Amino acid sequence: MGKQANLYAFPGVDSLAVALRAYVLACQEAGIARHGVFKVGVSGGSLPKTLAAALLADGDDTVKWDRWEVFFADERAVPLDHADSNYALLKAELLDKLPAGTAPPLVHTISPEYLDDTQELADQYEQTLVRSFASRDSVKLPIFDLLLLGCGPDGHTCSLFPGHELLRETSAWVAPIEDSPKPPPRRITLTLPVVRHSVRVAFVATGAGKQGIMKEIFEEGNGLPCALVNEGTGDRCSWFVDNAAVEGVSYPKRPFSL
Ligand SMILES: O=C1O[C@H](COP(=O)(O)O)[C@@H](O)[C@H](O)[C@H]1O
Repeated sequence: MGKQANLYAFPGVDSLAVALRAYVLACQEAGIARHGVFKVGVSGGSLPKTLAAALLADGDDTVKWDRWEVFFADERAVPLDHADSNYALLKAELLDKLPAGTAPPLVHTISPEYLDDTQELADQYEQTLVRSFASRDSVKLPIFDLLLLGCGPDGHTCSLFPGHELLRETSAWVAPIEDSPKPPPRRITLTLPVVRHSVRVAFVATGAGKQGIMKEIFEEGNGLPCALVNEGTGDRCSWFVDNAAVEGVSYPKRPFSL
């Protein structure tokens, strides 16, 4: 059997955050060593809060914010200051809380002028990736240094939902969705090939509410989007979870190490 996703379980969010910080900073250093910047994609949902707990903590190690290029793994087709915006959430939870005087990261938001047309919104965001990751003629797929993803209680990740036709997308980097089962219905998302091509993928899932879906993802797979990411990334994929989320899940939990 090929290499499998790493499952790291912690007693609570505090210990999870310590490990997540070490992991993100290792990815940051690898990205900077490779190309001078750290290209990271982030989800919305519960992730930004945990990420803030990890990255805003004091530490001897350094978050080099001015070397970060932040992208969105998915985004809702709403204005940037809307309550449903993943950017607004990341801003409120993390970006607005960076210590005073911090040189900020470069954050690539969607272009709000295309909100009426999700295909155009997705195409424009894809062009943002093309500009950042070099010309699409020479790069088959963008290669993120790290994607930080959430896992919905139905096994969705980004805005890739179970059984949705978008899971069969093979050519677009960014795709529109008009019928997201979770509101709001209109969104854009990185596609599965892009997610699977990332150097590293880290999922964060906490709370007993995720237990059922964690069992299904790790024991059966069932074609769930999160399971498809696991299958396509092997040990480049790491899950940071709390014990409550994986109680009763039959899958080897590894002690965390870099
Ligand atoms: O709608 C979304 O949900 C997922 C999962 O959210 P969570 O609250 O269960 O962590 C999130 O990863 C995605 O970015 C968001 O648009």
